[in-house]
Amino acid sequence: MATSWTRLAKDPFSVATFSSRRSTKSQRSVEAGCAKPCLSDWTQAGVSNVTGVKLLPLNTFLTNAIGLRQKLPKQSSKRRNDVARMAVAAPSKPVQDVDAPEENVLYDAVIIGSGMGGLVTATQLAAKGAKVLLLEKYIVPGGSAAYFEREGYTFDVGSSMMFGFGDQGTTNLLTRALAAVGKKMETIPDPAMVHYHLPDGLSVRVHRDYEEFIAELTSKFPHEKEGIRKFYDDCWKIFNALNSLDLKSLEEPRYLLGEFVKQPLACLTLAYFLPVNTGDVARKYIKDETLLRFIDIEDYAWSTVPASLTPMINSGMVLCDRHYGGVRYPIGGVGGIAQTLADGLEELGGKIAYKANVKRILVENGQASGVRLTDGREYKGKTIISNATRWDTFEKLLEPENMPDAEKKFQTRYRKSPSFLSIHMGVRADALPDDSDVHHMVLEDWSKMEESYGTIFVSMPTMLDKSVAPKDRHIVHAFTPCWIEEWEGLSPADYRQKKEQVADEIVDRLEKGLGFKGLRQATVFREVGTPRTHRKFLAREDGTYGPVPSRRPLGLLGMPFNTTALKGLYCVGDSCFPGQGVNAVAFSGMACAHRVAADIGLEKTIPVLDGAFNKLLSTVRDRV
Ligand SMILES: NC(=O)c1ccc[n+]([C@@H]2O[C@H](COP(=O)([O-])OP(=O)(O)OC[C@H]3O[C@@H](n4cnc5c(N)ncnc54)[C@H](O)[C@@H]3O)[C@@H](O)[C@H]2O)c1
Ligand SMILES: CC(C)=CCC/C(C)=C/C=C/C(C)=C/C=C/C(C)=C/C=C/C=C(C)/C=C/C=C(C)/C=C/C=C(\C)CCC=C(C)C
Repeated sequence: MATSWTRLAKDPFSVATFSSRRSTKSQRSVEAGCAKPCLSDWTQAGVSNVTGVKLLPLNTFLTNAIGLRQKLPKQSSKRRNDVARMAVAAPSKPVQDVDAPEENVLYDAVIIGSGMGGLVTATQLAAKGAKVLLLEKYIVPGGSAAYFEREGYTFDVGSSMMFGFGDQGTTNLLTRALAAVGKKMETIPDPAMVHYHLPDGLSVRVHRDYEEFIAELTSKFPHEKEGIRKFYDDCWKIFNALNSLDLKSLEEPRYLLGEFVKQPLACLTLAYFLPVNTGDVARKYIKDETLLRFIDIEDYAWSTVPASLTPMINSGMVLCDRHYGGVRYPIGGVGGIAQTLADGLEELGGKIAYKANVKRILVENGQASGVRLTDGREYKGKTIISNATRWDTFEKLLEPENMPDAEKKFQTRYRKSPSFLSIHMGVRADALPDDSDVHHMVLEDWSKMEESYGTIFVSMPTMLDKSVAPKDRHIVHAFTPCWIEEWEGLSPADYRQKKEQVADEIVDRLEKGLGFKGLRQATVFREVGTPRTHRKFLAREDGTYGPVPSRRPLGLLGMPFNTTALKGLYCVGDSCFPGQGVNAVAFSGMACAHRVAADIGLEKTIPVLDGAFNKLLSTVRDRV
């Protein structure tokens, strides 16, 4: 695919060459079966960004400077040279983007973070004509859905399972987000969403074809034929309702009323399911305890909580989009989505600044009015939109003592989900069956599903797209939930040793669970990330995957929307309605852009109704 994204990913000087020397050493060490440096060595070395270059050996520092220089988007070669010179000349100071956005401009929206939530908000607003500035702390866009390169591999930082890429209906939010900036990506359909390898030899493949999946599941639980059909039929009711609406902000009454008039049945269906949890629906139709556990893992696979804590609306989206046509892999890797959106944003006149670490949200007269970066630069906006988690936004970017009551309430209702241990492997292709599924989940003991390292998730994107690895190699990305506490307080040597030990144990389990005998032997590249890595590079408190309910929720009803109690401040991303997932945060981005556009006069609204409706909405939701 000849997009600028694939060229970027293949650029030999791109950011991943940062550690190409390290990787060569890593490869030798893997072959020798010993500990090796990895992503999180940066964390170990205390190198937070280029500010810390004085801590690095000169050769590494120069490689970094070149890598950064090549990665800054759309710069003239003079400017790139300037950046590299600045980096070399003043290593103890932050390297500033010499083409930095102007400080004395009033933007319509200043957006903190270029995760998929931030990017979709930015592109939607730019497409509506808003003057947008997107500030990203890291050096590439995408956050949890970004990429990194090593030795010819393009690794997806997070999962490689992308929903929302269908070409019909309205729930194909990634397709639509790209189209809003005049872009389209080539994608390959996943033939199966996932292959589950569960206790007592229970093996279930979630075929793309719905009837094939239902037939396979029914063959394992013939006595629950009716219950299975009824449960998944309820999911379809939700999906079909969502897929008929124009998906925008539920905080904007003019739009909401319009949808109720156009699609009353769909809206009433969604209103009915809004406070419902998946576990309750499953228990209504299904009695078999093992099948109920299967429904649990169907949700846990993407929500990291069992069905009793997963909103039914989200299950409707995920458990149907996979059969409807939405689960597809973008050729060249997941990171291409963010890069393509970022290109589109710039083409529409929006600005993105990388290495722009927001330290403070500025408040004037009780209203968010701008941001200050760690290097002192300040940017003003009519609206400020945070794509950082709510914990980071309200405890770090704002003074925690000024935390609004609504946020205190959020923190009692929702807690941080665990983070992940991620093992990115390059594996000799002859060691894996050619017809393996792309995604697998391995669980040996039901009672351990939610424990650290209990469930192993595996994605092998090269089963679909060989362009992301060197010839005759596969990517095997194994990841498993775990908590940051287990990785704190270790010496650098202990930290490395623990990573390798835990990774070896996971690989051994995969050899058994997936029948991939010799996986460890066939691994020619391996790099392990921990919750500390996620905290560091994704700027997410404790490396969390996102918020999960701390007690039984009322479905999605308690999940905050995009506006906040601080005037002018909006949140977007997975700590907003409807939660985790690229397609979910894409919805959050579209909703946020719609609400912001209405507030700055770029979208029609009914001001009298607006205030009253939102007051009523927050009163109802406060009581949930
Ligand atoms: N298969 C999938 O659906 C899949 C795959 C990968 C990721 N994901 C999802 O993506 C979701 C996360 O998306 P998101 O949009 O909420 O956010 P994100 O965490 O991915 O991105 C947030 C961005 O904000 C930046 N940032 C944070 N604090 C900052 C600061 N102070 N200054 C400047 N930049 C700052 C970070 O560097 C990051 O790039 C997760 O829920 C995860 O489930 C899903
Ligand atoms: C008044 C009011 C408020 C209301 C009324 C009623 C109505 C109208 C309503 C409406 C609603 C709506 C619109 C809603 C919406 C929703 C949505 C969009 C949702 C979405 C969702 C999504 C999701 C959740 C997704 C997710 C995904 C994910 C997370 C994924 C992940 C993955 C992974 C992790 C991977 C795995 C792997 C393996 C297994 C290997």
